Amino acid sequence: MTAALEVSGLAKSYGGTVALDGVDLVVEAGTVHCVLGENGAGKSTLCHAVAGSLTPDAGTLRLYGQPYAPRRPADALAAGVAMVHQHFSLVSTLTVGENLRLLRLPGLAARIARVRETYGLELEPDAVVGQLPVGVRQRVEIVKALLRDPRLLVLDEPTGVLGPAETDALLETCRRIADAGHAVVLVTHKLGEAVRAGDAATVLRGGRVAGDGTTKDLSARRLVPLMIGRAAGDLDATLAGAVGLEDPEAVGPDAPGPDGLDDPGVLGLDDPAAVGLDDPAVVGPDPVVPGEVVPAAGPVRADDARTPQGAALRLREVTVRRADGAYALEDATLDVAFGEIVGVAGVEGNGQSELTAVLGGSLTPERGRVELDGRELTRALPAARTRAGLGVVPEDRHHEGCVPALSVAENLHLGRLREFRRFGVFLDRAALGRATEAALAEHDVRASGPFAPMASLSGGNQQKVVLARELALDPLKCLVAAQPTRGLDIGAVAAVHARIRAAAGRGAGVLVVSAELDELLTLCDRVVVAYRGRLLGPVDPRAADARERIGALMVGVEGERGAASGVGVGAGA
Ligand SMILES: Nc1ncnc2c1ncn2[C@@H]1O[C@H](COP(=O)(O)OP(=O)(O)OP(=O)(O)O)[C@@H](O)[C@H]1O
Repeated sequence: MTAALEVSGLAKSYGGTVALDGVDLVVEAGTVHCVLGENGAGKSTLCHAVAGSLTPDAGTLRLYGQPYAPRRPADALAAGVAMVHQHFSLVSTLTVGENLRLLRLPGLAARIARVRETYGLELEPDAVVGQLPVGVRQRVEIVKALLRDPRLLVLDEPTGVLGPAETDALLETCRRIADAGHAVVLVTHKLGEAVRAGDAATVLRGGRVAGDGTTKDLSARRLVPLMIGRAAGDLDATLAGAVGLEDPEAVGPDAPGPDGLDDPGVLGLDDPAAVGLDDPAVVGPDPVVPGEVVPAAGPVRADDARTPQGAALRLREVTVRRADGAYALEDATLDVAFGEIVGVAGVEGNGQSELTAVLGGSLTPERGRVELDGRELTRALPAARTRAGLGVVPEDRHHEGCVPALSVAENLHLGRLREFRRFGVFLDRAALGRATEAALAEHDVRASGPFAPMASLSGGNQQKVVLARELALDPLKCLVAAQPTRGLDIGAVAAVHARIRAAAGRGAGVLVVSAELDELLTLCDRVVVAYRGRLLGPVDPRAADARERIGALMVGVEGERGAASGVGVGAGA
């Protein structure tokens, strides 16, 4: 085999933070090579070094046998290396077509047609990027990279924002690139994906290689200890779903692995309490009751001692139209009771993005009403919603949920900094620093300090900061969380689920919008389905046929019946 990419002794530090510490990696031509590891392990840093967007402190790269030392992304592109970043790089006020024209590629129309034919990736050239759901934006980013016909494609966690069908399409795209003799580096938190789509995998831990090999030899069973510090057989349904392994028993032989793969302590996650894995609410899967009737109002799951009551959040006939006049949300009606966790499932682009934007206050509906604890907030500014007790984790947290140029402390206390002012004027930095350090420790956020710039955190750690901020609202009457565990490593997923349950346990209503059906089935008391701007259902996640029913609603099979009966209204209605 020819090596498409050879990485030797790659090192990179940021001040006192070691991001990469002597990484060796070989990506063979004709393969998909997965890079795995917990949040902050160095995966993005490795990708950026390969794609020329950062210069390593030490180490060498070779590309198809030739010395390769890109100093800027243009060098990488000229050498045939394209990267899809974790954070979007599209201009949101421009259309898809305008964004692609910015690339100034010769024969653009023919290239677009070739990518569409080869990979089946469709685009809407006239759609304004900022109005597209993140999954569609991600597709544009991928097309943008493919238009250059790269011989090495680097994908930094591309599937986090995609639904199952789009993920399958992307993995198929990776396969085709590899089959054409090129190579793909794929960063993912999903072991299922790595095993399904990857030929080889490298696990990073604290900037070093913790283990590597072909996925055939490694198998998910042996990768799991590297990721979570315990064996695949111990993986419960929640965690199996979180990493894309529905059946941990079916993922390969349980043979000893190379490079310390069988040492559960190798990832430092052998303390379940450290990542919230000791919480019985998280670890125990819910009993499935065959043939159970879906209740009109949502009872809590059997594993929680919660009593949902009243309406924390009330949506009535919320209607939003897109620029072309089509309904993005049509008469969306839903109640979330205090102490209840309601999920919104659906194929991306069926109104979920608009729903979160309406609740966050960045989009005003054409008609309809939003109430929090009986108080109307339909047109309230985001800050007023925060003061009223509505926490919102937006879909695109990098652009909407945080301010990368500000410090972690400021991001964590956005809108609440006045609590740290003395005499209403001077900022008490020491108190702010202490409060931030406590929150970072509680939420296991890896940052070099409380005043580190938000931009210096890894993607998953930024996500944890946004969640920590919204969960800390006092009072927190309702939490709206879009894709709350996107980009988080498996330990962090479990911890976030535990925190969401705890918030509901303290009486907050929770609305979770997620592309991960497993997440919704595990976490929620009721699941509604966004379909063409309507909220259909609800479905009881404990019912034996919950998955099938949600699937049917997602593709509109049961849609008209659900919409006509208005059963989008739930507890407290
Ligand atoms: N610009 C920067 N300044 C300072 N520290 C940085 C910078 N970029 C990354 N780091 C640090 O380097 C380490 C590795 O980060 P990196 O983004 O590569 O992790 P990752 O494995 O991609 O994580 P995630 O899964 O959360 O995306 C982290 O400790 C991060 O805080």
